[in-house]
Amino acid sequence: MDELVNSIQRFADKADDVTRRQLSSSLRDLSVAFESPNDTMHRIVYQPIELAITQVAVDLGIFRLLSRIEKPISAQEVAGKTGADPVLINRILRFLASFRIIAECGEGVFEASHVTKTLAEPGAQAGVGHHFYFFNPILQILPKWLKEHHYQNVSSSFDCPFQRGFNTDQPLFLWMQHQPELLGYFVPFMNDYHKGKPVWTTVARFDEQCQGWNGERPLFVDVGGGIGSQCLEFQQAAPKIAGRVILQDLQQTLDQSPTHNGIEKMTHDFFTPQPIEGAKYYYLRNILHDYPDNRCVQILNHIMSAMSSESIILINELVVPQMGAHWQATQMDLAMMCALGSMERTERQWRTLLAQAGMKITRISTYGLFMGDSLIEAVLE
Ligand SMILES: C[S@@+](CC[C@H](N)C(=O)[O-])C[C@H]1O[C@@H](n2cnc3c(N)ncnc32)[C@H](O)[C@@H]1O
Repeated sequence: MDELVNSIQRFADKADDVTRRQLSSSLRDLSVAFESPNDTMHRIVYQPIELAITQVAVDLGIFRLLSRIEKPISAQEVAGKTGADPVLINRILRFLASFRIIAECGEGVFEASHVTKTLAEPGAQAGVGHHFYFFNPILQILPKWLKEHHYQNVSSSFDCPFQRGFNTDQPLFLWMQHQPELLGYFVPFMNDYHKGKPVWTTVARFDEQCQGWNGERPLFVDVGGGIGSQCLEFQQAAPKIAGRVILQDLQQTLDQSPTHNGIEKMTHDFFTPQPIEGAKYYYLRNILHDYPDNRCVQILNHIMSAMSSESIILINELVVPQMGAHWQATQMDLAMMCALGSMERTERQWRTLLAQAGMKITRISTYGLFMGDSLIEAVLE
């Protein structure tokens, strides 16, 4: 068996990213196929413990500690550095090692693995906090909520499990603007979420579409752009095209954004008329997947009123295949449903939505093959 495992490892070492992901998916299928009933129960019912213990390890600084030191460290030493009970620390480290979150290299001795190093990064730690503190309360009430709603699809931003979980009647993003701790998890997590993933600018057609563009005019408006990573990505991909680059978001989010050269920050609520008229690009990444169709139409209509015949809307979102969707895409779809009453869309659903708004899709370029990350280009009908 060792030989078999080694040969898979050698194959994976030489494989490109797409092949490695396909291999990982096949190994996952195999692993489930080999499960005993008991294994199945353990995999599913004890799942919440993994996130909770990961949060504890973040709180104790265990991932950073293990990633910083060059050699293995004993549970006793970890206890000394964190101030926690050595017996408790040993149990936590043993758990993390058994889930391959850290590596066990001897009795009571541990070191960082590549997973540990990922979890030592601030964005990943924010992601752990976001899911533990924000998603857990919502998931707790999901089954009851769906039962009470007679298992109807969730499609309202104002009435989804999130509102019940946090005892509010506001939609998520407005509510979160006044939750500094949760916003402090969400913003860096969002910013980090796309790290290492394929990049949308590789399929964009800036040179072709911007020929003769007057540099005095707005070039790129990032609507609900967060802290500006996408404006930066645009600037890097199109350094020679002149024009204003504008980052729009709600004030509390912009407050978390550093100042960047050549990027104008503008407070703007995308449910109100778009103040920048006639820009070449209006870019939306992970905005429309936050809303059900009727609210997306409102967002799009506000942008459309500001567009000229030369303007293009760039929508950077998942296009979920009709069949065989990746588990990370389906996970995201249901997360969107619980928190926002929204969804990840298939190509058919995107076409229906944009037609409803009065827009024409001119191109869909899928650049992230496994989850279906795509750039949708649309213009006025
Ligand atoms: C899922 S995040 C996406 C951020 C950014 N587009 C990205 O891809 O990194 C959604 C963003 O929409 C912003 N947002 C939510 N409601 C908004 C509104 N009504 N007007 C403007 N921005 C809003 C949030 O502050 C957040 O930055």
